[in-house]
Amino acid sequence: MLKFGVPSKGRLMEKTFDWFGARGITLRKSGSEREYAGAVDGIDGVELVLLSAGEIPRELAAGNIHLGVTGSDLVREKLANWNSRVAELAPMGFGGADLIIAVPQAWVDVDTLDDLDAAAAAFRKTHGFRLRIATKYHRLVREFLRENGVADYQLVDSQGATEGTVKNETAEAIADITSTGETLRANGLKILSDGMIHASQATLFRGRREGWTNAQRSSLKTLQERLRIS
Ligand SMILES: Nc1ncnc2c1ncn2[C@@H]1O[C@H](COP(=O)(O)OP(=O)(O)OP(=O)(O)O)[C@@H](O)[C@H]1O
Ligand SMILES: O=P(O)(O)OC[C@H]1O[C@H](OP(=O)(O)OP(=O)(O)O)[C@H](O)[C@@H]1O
Repeated sequence: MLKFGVPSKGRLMEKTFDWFGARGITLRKSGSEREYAGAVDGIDGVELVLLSAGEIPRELAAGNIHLGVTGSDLVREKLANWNSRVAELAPMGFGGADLIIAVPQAWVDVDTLDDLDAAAAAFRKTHGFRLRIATKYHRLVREFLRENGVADYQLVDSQGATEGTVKNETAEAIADITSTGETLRANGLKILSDGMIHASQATLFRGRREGWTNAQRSSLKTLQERLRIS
C-alpha cells in the first residue's frame, strides 16, 4: 500500500480534503468519524493515515508514510536537511502563515535585525544574561539568526501562547507564526521589517526513503496524473 499521511484535525484537515475533492479525488475516512484511517476513492493501493500535522515530517523521513500533507514550516523545522529527506510535490495554496520575529512595540529604536543585534548586546551588559526569544521553531530561528549575524540571544521554548511570554516577562522577543497579525497586536508586539523567516503554506510532500515497491510507484504515478503535478 502507498501510505498517505493527512492532518487528522485542525485547520489543515478539512482544507486538505477540499483541495483533493476540487481536483476530482475523494479522500474518505473509513469507519467512524474517530477512526484515523481512510482511503482514496478511485485509486487502488492508497491508504490514508490521519496524523498530527507536526508528526507528518518525521513519518515521511522515516518511510512510515510515503506521501504527506503538512505545513512547509513544519517540514523545515522538524527535519535537518529536509530537502534530502522529502520532496515538495505541490504547494496547496491554503494554511498560509508567516514565521516572523517580533519585539515589543515600545522598543522604538528596534525595527530591524541589526537593531535587534545591538539591543541584544546592550541587554546582556545591563542584565547579565542574554536576551530571550520565545519560540517553538528552534531550528528555523537559530539558522535564520546565524545567517543574519545575530548572536547575543538565547532561545526559550514556548509550545503555545508564545506572544504572551513578553508580557509575562519570560522573554523579550518572540518568533512565531502569524496570519492576521491580531495576536501580535493584542500583545503589543511588532514584526521586525526584515524579520520574515519563512512564508509557510500547506504542501504535498513525498518521502525520499528508498525501497518503494513497483505497486507504490505506480499508485503515486496515477495520483500525480490525476492531479496533473510532476
Ligand atoms: N494562524 C495560524 N496559526 C498557527 N498555525 C497556522 C496558522 N495558519 C496556518 N498555520 C499552519 O498550520 C500548521 C499547524 O497546524 P496544527 O496546529 O493543526 O498542527 P500541529 O502543530 O501538528 O497541531 P497538533 O499537534 O495539535 O495536531 C503549521 O504548518 C502552521 O504554519
Ligand atoms: O496572526 P493571527 O491570526 O493572530 O494568528 C496567530 C496565532 O495563531 C496561532 O496560535 P494557535 O491558535 O494555533 O495556538 P497556539 O498558541 O497553541 O499555537 C499562532 O501560534 C499565533 O499565536
